[in-house]
Amino acid sequence: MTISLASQFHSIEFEHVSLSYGNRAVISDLSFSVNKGEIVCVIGPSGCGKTTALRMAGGLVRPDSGGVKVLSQKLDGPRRDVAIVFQDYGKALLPWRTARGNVSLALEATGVPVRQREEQIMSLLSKVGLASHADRYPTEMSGGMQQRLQIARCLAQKPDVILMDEPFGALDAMTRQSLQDEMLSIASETGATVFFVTHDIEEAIYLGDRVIGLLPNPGRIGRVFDIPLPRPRSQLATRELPEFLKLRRELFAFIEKAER
Ligand SMILES: Nc1ncnc2c1ncn2[C@@H]1O[C@H](COP(=O)(O)OP(=O)(O)OP(=O)(O)O)[C@@H](O)[C@H]1O
Repeated sequence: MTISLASQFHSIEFEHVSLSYGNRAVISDLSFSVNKGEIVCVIGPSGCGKTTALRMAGGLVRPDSGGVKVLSQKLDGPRRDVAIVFQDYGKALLPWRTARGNVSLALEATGVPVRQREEQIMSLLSKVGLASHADRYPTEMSGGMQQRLQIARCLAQKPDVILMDEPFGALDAMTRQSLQDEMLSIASETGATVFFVTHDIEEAIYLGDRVIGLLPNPGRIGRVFDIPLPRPRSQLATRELPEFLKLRRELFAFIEKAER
């Protein structure tokens, strides 16, 4: 297999990807790459193909033409080193398993021996602030806690790439901000590449190294925004920076135009 020099630095590569459902073009000639360890957010009007692009990166949807590579390999289905966090944590978690049991499932799937599981479960639950809730069932937890649990379960896969589809969209503003910060510290600790779909302009700027703005009908790249804001980011200080406010205006104008 030949691996180009450029692709050694990329975790995700879309090369001229197109997809139609019936005779409706949903994605057209989409090309971009996400560097290793980078956080790239995707934003765009409803129906522009954000979720479809994320599902393609997860090997859940195949393009009609063009190719998707993950970690320099052509994708032909889901991979263990690529984890997906969905918005709908209620459906993603198993209600008959406790927090411990839900995380354990991912370890069982990767063949971690029973003796090592407990230690890893507790370490993952601690990472997302749920150590004292290990024996609770998902229905006994708040939305924010359930989403933390889904993130812990995703981390159990030790993913190189984390795909997040509006993971905090259903949460209240305070919980959302605290999970954004947890996600940033996990990404910096693990070095994972993050591909993050959101409707929220400020969330995209706050989290991203770059923001890809998609245009609809069919889904294609409108503009890529570099986000040169310093890290670590802070909910108060970062959001008050003149550069943050400038980017917010630019992204707002982009979305407003894209929706017309
Ligand atoms: N399985 C499918 N069959 C037919 N059409 C589909 C299917 N999945 C998605 N679509 C259509 O493809 C387009 C893109 O959908 P997608 O969910 O990727 O958009 P999105 O940008 O994530 O939207 P939203 O912001 O509303 O979540 C939409 O018009 C949607 O109706």
